[in-house]
Amino acid sequence: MDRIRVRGGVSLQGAIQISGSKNASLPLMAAALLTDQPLVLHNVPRLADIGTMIALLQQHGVEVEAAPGENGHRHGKTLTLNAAKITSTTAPYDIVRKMRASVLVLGPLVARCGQARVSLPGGCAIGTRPVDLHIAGLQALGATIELDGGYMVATAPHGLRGAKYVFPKVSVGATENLMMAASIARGTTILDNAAREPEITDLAHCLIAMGARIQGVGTETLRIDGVERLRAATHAVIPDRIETGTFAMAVAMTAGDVELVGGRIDLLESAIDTLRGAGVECTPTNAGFRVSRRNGALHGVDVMTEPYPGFPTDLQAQMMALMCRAEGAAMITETIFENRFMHVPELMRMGANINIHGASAMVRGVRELRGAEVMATDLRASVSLAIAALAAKGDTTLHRVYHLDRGYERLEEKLAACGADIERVKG
Ligand SMILES: CC(=O)N[C@H]1[C@@H](OP(=O)(O)OP(=O)(O)OC[C@H]2O[C@@H](n3ccc(=O)[nH]c3=O)[C@H](O)[C@@H]2O)O[C@H](CO)[C@@H](O)[C@@H]1O
Ligand SMILES: C=C(OP(=O)(O)O)C(=O)O
Repeated sequence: MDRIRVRGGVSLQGAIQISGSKNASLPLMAAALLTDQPLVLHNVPRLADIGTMIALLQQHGVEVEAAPGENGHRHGKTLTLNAAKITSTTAPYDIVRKMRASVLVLGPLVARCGQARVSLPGGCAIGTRPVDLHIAGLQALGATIELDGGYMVATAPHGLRGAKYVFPKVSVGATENLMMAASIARGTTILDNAAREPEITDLAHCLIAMGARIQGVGTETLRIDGVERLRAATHAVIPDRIETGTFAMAVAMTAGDVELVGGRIDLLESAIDTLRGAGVECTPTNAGFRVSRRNGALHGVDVMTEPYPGFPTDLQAQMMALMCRAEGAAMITETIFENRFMHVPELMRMGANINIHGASAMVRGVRELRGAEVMATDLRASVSLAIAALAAKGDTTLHRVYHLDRGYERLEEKLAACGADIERVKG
């Protein structure tokens, strides 16, 4: 297994190109199942999860062509997805267990084919991650869903019909599944207490380009008037706001000065406000925005993760790494997932001072972090350790970087281009 070695102490300088969003690309790719016409996606990031979704769609019979980036999205990849013929409505366990977002094929398959057999995804390091809201929402649209041998077996022989569904709790994936299914259901669907993440807005914009009729985009109440069929469309994936926030925190950690090209402050305002409160400057530029902390003090700031537009849970681990070197203390509270502090013991092995109290972690800044052998446990924990390593004294070796490769495109290359002493050690 590959490892990443980092020698800390370099202040990052220069520019980093932000890739397309993983969490927007995955539902957008699943949306191809809704139509027999081609869907062209620009600016798709080159990530392990994208490869997994391509494999999943191909075994459903979707033709997927990948071309170098074009139309100004030279760094991304252009995918052409064509679900003219769906040859299987089964999403097998051996693929689904690798990536929870596989569950996003459930709604489109039931809506398009009247049936689907999708493996339960199972949990992951950060939590049990149930899919009960996906199931309840599709049942509200008229699907019958039973559990059989670890699979969700869904049928809707007469197709789905519009309905009102109020989410008992905010769920990004369930909102995406239901919005896609409702787009070709008969009649009108109202989704209340829907998630409002920018990736959902991006999916809605793509569905509308495909001919879907969706109102209330960006709000917690979505109205979807189902249409007979969707048409071909071309869509450019939004920049990855979590990658953007991750690199902003890496730059702040090293008292650097870097332009995040393609980064959009408007997609992560809560995180940017938090960084500014900690003493990090974020200044819009023509190409994105510039992050700098020229030796100014880093202040401890409290963070509580919340559904959008609150502070993103996917940036919690990275912010914790940053706060390990702040002056003062920071109380970091994780309200979305029940086990998203796996990075804490590894950060403490690097000299961090962190105390966990239930869903909160009290971080007290220390004068120095020290390099160590550390192990990645999940996607965002892994990059949190990389951020800590950039400011640590001495060498850090990060193990199990396959977690990192799920959600970051060429991380070590992007950081090395800004001066970081970092390399991937093939294993
Ligand atoms: C591919 C993708 O876009 N992944 C993101 C998506 O994950 P995902 O869509 O899985 O996250 P959800 O918003 O659904 O989960 C939020 C909370 O709701 C719970 N829940 C979810 C579904 C359900 O049926 N029942 C239930 O109880 C989850 O366990 C979690 O505690 O949103 C998360 C929260 O912003 C992000 O951290 C993930 O990066
Ligand atoms: C939790 C994440 O992704 P996933 O939902 O695919 O596990 C993430 O992107 O931080």
